[in-house]
Amino acid sequence: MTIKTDEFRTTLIENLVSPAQLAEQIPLSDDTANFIIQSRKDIEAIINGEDDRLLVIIGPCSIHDTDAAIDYAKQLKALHEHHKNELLIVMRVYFEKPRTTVGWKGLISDPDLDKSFHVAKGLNLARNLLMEINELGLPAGTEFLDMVTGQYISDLICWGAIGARTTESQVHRELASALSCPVGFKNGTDGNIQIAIDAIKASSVPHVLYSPDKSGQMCIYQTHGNPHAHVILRGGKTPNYHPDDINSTLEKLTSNNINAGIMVDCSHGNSYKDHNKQIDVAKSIASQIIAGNKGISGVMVESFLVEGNQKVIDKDSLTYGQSITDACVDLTASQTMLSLLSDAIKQRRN
Ligand SMILES: O=C[C@H](O)[C@H](O)COP(=O)(O)O
Ligand SMILES: C=C(OP(=O)(O)O)C(=O)O
Repeated sequence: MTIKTDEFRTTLIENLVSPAQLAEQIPLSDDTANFIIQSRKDIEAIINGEDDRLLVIIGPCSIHDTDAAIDYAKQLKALHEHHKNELLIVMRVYFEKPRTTVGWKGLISDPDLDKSFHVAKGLNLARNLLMEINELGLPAGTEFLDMVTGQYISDLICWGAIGARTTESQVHRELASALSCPVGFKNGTDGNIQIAIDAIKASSVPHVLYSPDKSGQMCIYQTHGNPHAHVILRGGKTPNYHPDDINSTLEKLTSNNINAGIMVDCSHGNSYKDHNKQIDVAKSIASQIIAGNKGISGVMVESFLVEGNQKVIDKDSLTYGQSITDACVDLTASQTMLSLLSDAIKQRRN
C-alpha cells in the first residue's frame, strides 16, 4: 500500500512530552495531594447539601499571565481564609477557551499569545501555576475542554466544569464520568437546561473512554461514573438566576432524582456579558439564600486584578491583571460580592 488517503489536511508540528514526564518535572507532594483530596470532599459535601456553606468559583475568565494569576491567587487566599466559615472559595483557573467561532484558545494552546502554539510550554506553565496555587492552600477549578490535556493537570484540579458549548457532547460526558473531581455542567448557550440534566445522568454511569494514559499510550478505560455532577445556570438568551428559574430547575432535578444543588454563574448569559451586572446576580442569589433557599449550592464569578477586558493588539503592552477574554470584576467588587454572599449564609443560619 503506497497511496496515502488521509492526513492531507494536517502537518505534524512536534511530539509532546507525556503527562508522566511533565509530572516528573513538576511533581505533586503528599501534602498537596492530601489538600486536593480533602478540598474535593469539602466541595462534594456542599453540592450534596451536607455542608451549608456556599461554593464560590471565582477568578479570571482565562489565564494568560501566570505572574498576574499568582498575584491574584495570593489576594484571593486572604478572602478564602476570611470567609471560610460561610464560603468555600475555589480559584477559577481556566486554561482552555471554547470559542463561538475563532479566537485565542487559552494558555495551553498558545501561551505566547501570538499563534506560535507552544503547547509544551503551555502545559508546563499550567501545571506549575496549579501547583503553586494549591501550595498556597487555595483549591483550583478549571474547564475540561480538550480530551487529551486533562491527563497533564487533572491531578491538581479540585472542581471541573463542562462548558455551555460541550455539555451536550457525548465525549465530554464520558470524560466527566472519569474525572476524580466534582463536575458542573453548564446549560446551553441558548438557555437549554435539559441538556445539563441529561449530562448529569449520562456522566453518573460507567462508560468506555478512549484516552492516552499517563505515559501517552492510547488506552481503553472503563470509567466508574461521577456521582458529584451538578448544573450550572449561566443564562442563555435571557438570564436564568431569578427565583422562578431556580425553583423550576430544582423541580426538574427532583423529578430526575438528582440530589445536587445548583451553581449560578454570575457572568456570561446571566450578566449579558457586562461585568458590572455580575453584582446584580450575586445580590439576587444572596436574597434567595436569606429567604431560605437551600437549593443554590454554588456561584461562579469572573474576577481579576483589574476590571473589564482588553484586546491583544501588542502582547508586550498589555494592562497587567486585566482579562484578554470576557470582562471581569476587579478585586474590590469581588470583595463586596463575597461579603454579601457570606452575610446571606449567616442570615440563613439565624
Ligand atoms: O468565557 C468565555 C467566552 O464567553 C467563551 O469562551 C466564548 O467566547 P467568544 O464568544 O468570545 O468566542
Ligand atoms: C466559556 C465559559 O462559559 P460558558 O461555557 O458558559 O460560555 C467559561 O466559563 O469560561
